[in-house]
Amino acid sequence: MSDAAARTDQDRAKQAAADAALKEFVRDGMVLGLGSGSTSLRFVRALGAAVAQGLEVTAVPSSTTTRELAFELGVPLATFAEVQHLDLTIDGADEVDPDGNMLKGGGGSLLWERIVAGASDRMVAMVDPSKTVERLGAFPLAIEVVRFGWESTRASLERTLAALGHPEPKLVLRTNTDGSPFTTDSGNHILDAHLGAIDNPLELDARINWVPGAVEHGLFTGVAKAVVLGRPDGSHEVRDTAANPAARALR
Ligand SMILES: O=C(CO)[C@H](O)[C@H](O)COP(=O)(O)O
Repeated sequence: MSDAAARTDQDRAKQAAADAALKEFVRDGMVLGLGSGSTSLRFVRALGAAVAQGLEVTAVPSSTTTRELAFELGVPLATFAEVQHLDLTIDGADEVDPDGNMLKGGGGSLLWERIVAGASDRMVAMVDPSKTVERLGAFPLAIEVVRFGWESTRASLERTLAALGHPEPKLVLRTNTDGSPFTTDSGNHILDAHLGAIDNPLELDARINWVPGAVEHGLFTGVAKAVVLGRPDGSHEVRDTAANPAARALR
C-alpha cells in the first residue's frame, strides 16, 4: 500500500473513532475535556456540528489549537477558573497497549492533556489501528522539561532511564521545522526519549517526574477508562480498560 493510501485509511479510521466517541460517550449537560492532535480536532468538528444541532455541553480544551477550533465552531468553552470538575475527557493517543496504557504527546500538549484528564471522572482515548501495540515504546516518550537548565535535566533523565533498564537512552530536543526548539503552550521544551520498548510503564511513569526540571511526560498509565478503536471502513470497537492493573495500583 502506498503512503498516501495508508494515510487516507488512517484518516478514515481517525474519523470513525472521533464520530464513535461522540455518539457513544457524550451526553447532554456534560462538562467535557477536549484533547489535542488531529483525531481530537476531528472530534471537535463533530462536536461543533452536534452543538449546532442543539447538544448542550461545556468544554475545557487542552491546547490553544483545540481552543481556537472549538471557539470558531461555537462550542461553549470554560476555563478552570470556572469549572474544576469535568465529566469526561476525550483525547487521542500515539500508542495504546492492551491494558489501555498510552503514550501521548506527539503533538506536544501532554501537560495540559494530563491536567484536563486528571480533572475528569473519566478519560476515553480515540485511536486508529496503527496506534494499538502489544508493548509501548516504539513511539518516542515525550518528556516536557522547563527551559532553565534543560541540558542538565536531560543528563539526569538519561541516568534515571539507564537505572530503569534503558541503557544509553537517546533523548532528543524536539525542534520546529526551522530548527528552533519546540515550545509548549506552557513555554517549556520537549525531550523525546527513544526507548524502543517499555517493559515497566508503571515504574517509569512514577520515576520520571521525580527528576528536577521534568514537568510531565507522555506515559499515561491507568488513565484511559475506555479506548475507541476506529477502522478505515467506518466501523469501531470500544475496549473497556477500566480494569487496568495500573489504574488499581495508582489508587
Ligand atoms: O497526545 C497528543 C498530543 O499531545 C495527541 O493526542 C497524540 O499525539 C495523537 O495525535 P493524532 O490524533 O494527531 O494522531
